[in-house]
Amino acid sequence: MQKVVAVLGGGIGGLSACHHLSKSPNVSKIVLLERSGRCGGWLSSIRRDDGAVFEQGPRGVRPAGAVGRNTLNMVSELGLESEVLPVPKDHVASKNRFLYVKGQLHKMPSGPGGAVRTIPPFSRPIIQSVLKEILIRKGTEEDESVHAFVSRRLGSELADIAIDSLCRGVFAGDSRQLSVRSCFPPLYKAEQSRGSIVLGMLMGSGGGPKVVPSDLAKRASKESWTQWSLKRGIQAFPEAWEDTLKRQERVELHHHAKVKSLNMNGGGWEIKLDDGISLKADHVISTLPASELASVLPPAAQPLSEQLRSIATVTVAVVNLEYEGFILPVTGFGHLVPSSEDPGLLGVVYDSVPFPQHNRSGGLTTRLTVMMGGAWFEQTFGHPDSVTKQTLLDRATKAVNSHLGLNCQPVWSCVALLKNCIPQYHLGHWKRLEKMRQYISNHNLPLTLAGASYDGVSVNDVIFSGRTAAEGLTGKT
Ligand SMILES: Cc1cc2nc3c(=O)[nH]c(=O)nc-3n(C[C@H](O)[C@H](O)[C@H](O)COP(=O)(O)OP(=O)(O)OC[C@H]3O[C@@H](n4cnc5c(N)ncnc54)[C@H](O)[C@@H]3O)c2cc1C
Ligand SMILES: C=Cc1c2[nH]c(c1C)Cc1[nH]c(c(CCC(=O)O)c1C)Cc1[nH]c(c(C)c1CCC(=O)O)Cc1[nH]c(c(C)c1C=C)C2
Repeated sequence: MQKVVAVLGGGIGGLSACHHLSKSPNVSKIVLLERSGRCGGWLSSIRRDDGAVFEQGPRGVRPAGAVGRNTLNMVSELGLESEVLPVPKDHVASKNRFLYVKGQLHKMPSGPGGAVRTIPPFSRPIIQSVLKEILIRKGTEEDESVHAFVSRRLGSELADIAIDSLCRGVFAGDSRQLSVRSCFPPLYKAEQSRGSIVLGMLMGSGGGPKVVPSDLAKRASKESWTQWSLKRGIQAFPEAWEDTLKRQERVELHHHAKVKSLNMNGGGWEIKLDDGISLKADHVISTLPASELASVLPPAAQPLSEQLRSIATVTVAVVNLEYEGFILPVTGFGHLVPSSEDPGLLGVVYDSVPFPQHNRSGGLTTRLTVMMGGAWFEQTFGHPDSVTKQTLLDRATKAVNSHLGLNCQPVWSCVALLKNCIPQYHLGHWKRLEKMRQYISNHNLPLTLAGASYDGVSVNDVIFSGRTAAEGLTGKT
């Protein structure tokens, strides 16, 4: 029997689910329900009339691995090849990343040369920790915080500085709370299968999905790209996706369609929207943030809602700044700030280094993005509803001047408060996922969970989760 499938949420997870459902002959209708006036979710680019582009959410996507290839295959399918802005491996933005420690910028060690020398802020060569790591016994816990795992295997200095910063630069989160098993599965699997991160990386830990590369994905691998964006900004990706889906006969795309409640109806769902309209579907793929899904599920699904609510999120303040001229004392991707240095200031991205094409046309400018808050938002700024944009702007411009040793003011700025934008996979996240999926299966709920709340927060992971959800329902196409 052909099914009517409702996809909740029009972020990239929802768009991906719709796309793969639309390829199946077993689906008669796909209804995408998006609360806001556009699709794309956190993918949001500001395009100024003078040609400048500023990213409020993701700015670069990694091409590596099966999930990276899958995204590039989609870029090809949507006809966006000529729009791609690649950053190759030998680009300065790929080679240089910095840490701001004890009031100074330090280039993160990279390559074999960087591993054998003592490079501040570290007190000994990284190779020493790496060689010792091979001899450390395998842990016995089912899960561990990222910080505890790295302290145990590589020492507390790397955990306190490098890993603490990495968790802030990916999850805007606290490495002491985040789960290694869920946030960095390759590290966890390497220890499980080979007894060591180093051996796991050298020998491989097995498995992983297979994705046949498109010509674009082959080019990315041949030219060793480390990340890519699009000429009109990353938002051009969901825009092209939405345009393509709109042309499909079986796809109905609804903006301003906030899902208010889900109730079981026969073997399927009755979905009520905020504006009073209701519709029926045989199956629901939810790409809503977990706590939002919890708030629309029926009271009978309370055990599931409880688990969904326990997946926390953090709020990030994103401040885009534009300066006249080239003002940076160093060039590279940007710098991260460990929580011991300044908990509320996560890092600064030097956007005009990887993507100078996004500078305004004519004239030399520097574009930076300051990211603040995350797991430290409330302790730094108080409640997100009571902080002013001016406070955030002042904090960001002050940090830029002090970290980069400058004394200048931006000629343009934009402050965005992204409330609850990044899910946090805290200790035991894998167990919560197992319980939720078991509940859905035991109760025969026609419901699939996809999107950033569950199996990876990166653009690539989320797109792949939408595909997996669709194919799990319809079979591979
Ligand atoms: C500041 C920032 C920087 C990032 N940088 C990177 C990066 O450099 N690289 C990278 O790979 N990833 C990055 N990410 C992560 C990535 O962008 C996100 O994880 C991803 O976009 C999430 O997609 P999603 O579809 O799961 O969710 P969302 O984008 O949250 O989409 C969910 C959609 O559901 C809608 N919705 C919510 N409630 C309802 C409702 N009741 N009814 C109907 N619709 C509803 C929302 O309006 C939204 O459009 C970044 C994220 C942020 C916030
Ligand atoms: C300072 C805060 C943040 C910066 N970017 C993000 C935050 C919260 C969000 C983010 N960044 C990346 C991802 C995707 C991860 C993936 O698996 O693809 C997300 C959700 C990419 C990324 N950024 C940095 C690293 C080390 C990574 C991981 C992948 C990679 O190695 O490229 C570092 C980094 N992020 C930010 C800065 C200032 C910075 C380092 C200099 C901003």
